[in-house]
Amino acid sequence: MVETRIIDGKAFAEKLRKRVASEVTAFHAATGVTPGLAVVLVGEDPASSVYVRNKGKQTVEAGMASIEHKLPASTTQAELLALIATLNTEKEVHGILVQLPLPGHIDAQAVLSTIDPAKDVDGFHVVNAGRLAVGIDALVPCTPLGCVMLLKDALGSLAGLEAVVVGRSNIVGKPLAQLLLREDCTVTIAHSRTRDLPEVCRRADILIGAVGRPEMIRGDWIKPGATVIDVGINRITGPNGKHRLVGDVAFEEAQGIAGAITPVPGGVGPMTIACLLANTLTAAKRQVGS
Ligand SMILES: Nc1nc2c(c(=O)[nH]1)N[C@@H](CN(C=O)c1ccc(C(=O)N[C@@H](CCC(=O)O)C(=O)O)cc1)CN2
Repeated sequence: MVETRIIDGKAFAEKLRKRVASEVTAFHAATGVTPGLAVVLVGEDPASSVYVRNKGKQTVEAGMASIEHKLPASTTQAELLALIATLNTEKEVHGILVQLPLPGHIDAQAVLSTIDPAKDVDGFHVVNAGRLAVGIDALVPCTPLGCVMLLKDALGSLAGLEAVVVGRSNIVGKPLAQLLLREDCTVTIAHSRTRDLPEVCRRADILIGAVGRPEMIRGDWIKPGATVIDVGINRITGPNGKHRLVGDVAFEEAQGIAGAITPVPGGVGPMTIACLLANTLTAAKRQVGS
């Protein structure tokens, strides 16, 4: 039985946001440029509306300009593409983000491919995915970037460690696997069709839950002492009828087995917006050439 350390993503994200804010001040003093982030929300999904509000608030707190475009759910794909084409040309906009998920009638891949890769602060454009895959400078998706920051803070060097990523999405699983490879981990991407998933997970020194299924990863899937990063944010209704957030990992069962674990909420989630701010500053610096 080990004592499981709780990785405090909320505190780490706060420190990162402060660091970005002081770099924004220095960048503005040197260039006269205020980094600008345009966030586009289509429709009124309640969770997305909260995330977009928090992105705007934290962007301004970091000394950057926040430009919000809130469009009705009836917006056509052509109208959305036209807005992105305009944002691509605007000098005061250094980062563009389209909040996901989009309404069903819009092809998300077509939308993401229209964003100028230099302004793609989500890192979802195929150019940035390709640059990450071949190991050259890229804008890297925020949630995976946050996961690796937390891991390096908890463990130091990740070289040689066995990492299992459960989930193969373009937004988290695949880019996170690329980032872990860049850190010299031995990486397995597992998914719903993986044979004997519990046994594959038990190999992991680093186990990532990024599958979007509440508490799917059980305590006895975890190798004693492993570091567990839980990317899942699932809203469930408890027996008392109240809603609560749980991750993809059965958190209570992991206690006493995992060496360290991120909680939900307060683990990976807050890192997503902090890394978005860091990416926006990086994009602005590259566009200004400093
Ligand atoms: N264009 C994008 N869309 C989406 C992304 C993304 O990175 N880019 N990620 C998610 C949503 N997301 C940011 O957009 C996000 C998710 C969660 C959190 C967060 O801080 N979570 C808190 C809990 C918040 C709650 O109560 O709901 C936590 O885990 O502590 C921030 C941002 C999908 N869409």
